[in-house]
Amino acid sequence: MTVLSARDVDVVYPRRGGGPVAALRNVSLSIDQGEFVVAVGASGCGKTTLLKLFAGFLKPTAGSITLGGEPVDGPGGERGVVFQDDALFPWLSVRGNIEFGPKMTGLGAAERRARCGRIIDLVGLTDFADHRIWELSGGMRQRVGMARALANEPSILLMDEPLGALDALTREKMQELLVHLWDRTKRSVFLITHSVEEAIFLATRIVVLSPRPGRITREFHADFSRRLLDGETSRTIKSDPAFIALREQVLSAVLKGAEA
Ligand SMILES: Nc1ncnc2c1ncn2[C@@H]1O[C@H](COP(=O)(O)OP(=O)(O)OP(=O)(O)O)[C@@H](O)[C@H]1O
Repeated sequence: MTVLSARDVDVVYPRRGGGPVAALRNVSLSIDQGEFVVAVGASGCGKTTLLKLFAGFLKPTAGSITLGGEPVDGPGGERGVVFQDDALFPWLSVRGNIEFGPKMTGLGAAERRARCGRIIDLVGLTDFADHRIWELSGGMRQRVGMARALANEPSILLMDEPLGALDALTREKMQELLVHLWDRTKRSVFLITHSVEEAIFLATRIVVLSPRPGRITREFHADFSRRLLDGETSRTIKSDPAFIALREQVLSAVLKGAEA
């Protein structure tokens, strides 16, 4: 079943003092229930633009975006959004940040507590639930961002470079957490990354965009995250010849697109 879909989408940004910028051209992408779709491509190829369309922050110049078959008319709680520099509320605790969304939608206090408690547990922040945001490391903050996005029980998570600012070790731990979150919550995911290795590790499907105007030039299927869930370590998976071969294929598709 398709959760979120872009059909024949064009985005042209008007630009003050210059010509219009064609950011996306004729992009069609459907994300099915339970899929983990990762978009890669050179800087400026329109990845964030596509995510903003899905989130409802932006309207396409042509084409359509649908959620569960209905036209997307703006942002909504069925789509949880996570950015690299998440704007958490520094004056609230971890729990306060995560409960904020459900509180705004009118969920009762007891149910809110219970739901958010489960999510806090899922992202491994139980011991930090009453900490303030400024007391947390970068990785922990991103965990709060993910928990906050999950708190409204969205059908899909939209993530723009969520791990981009983290050091290598924390990043790998967070990749593992993402795979487990995806498996445990059974949500669909659309994620943008600059790291081809990260894309292959996380994704069930990788889409490659070419730059300006962005078009989807290649798609690849992967299932390396299944091996993590089956108990293999990230290191073993990432050094497997099959993983390295796919990494080279995707990388060359990205580079080819960038030259086009
Ligand atoms: N609000 C805007 N007004 C004008 N041009 C814009 C606007 N937002 C994005 N663009 C341009 O549209 C193109 C696509 O931008 P977008 O941010 O979607 O790319 P991206 O692939 O996410 O880039 P990056 O990987 O560097 O984050 C770029 O050339 C960018 O400069």
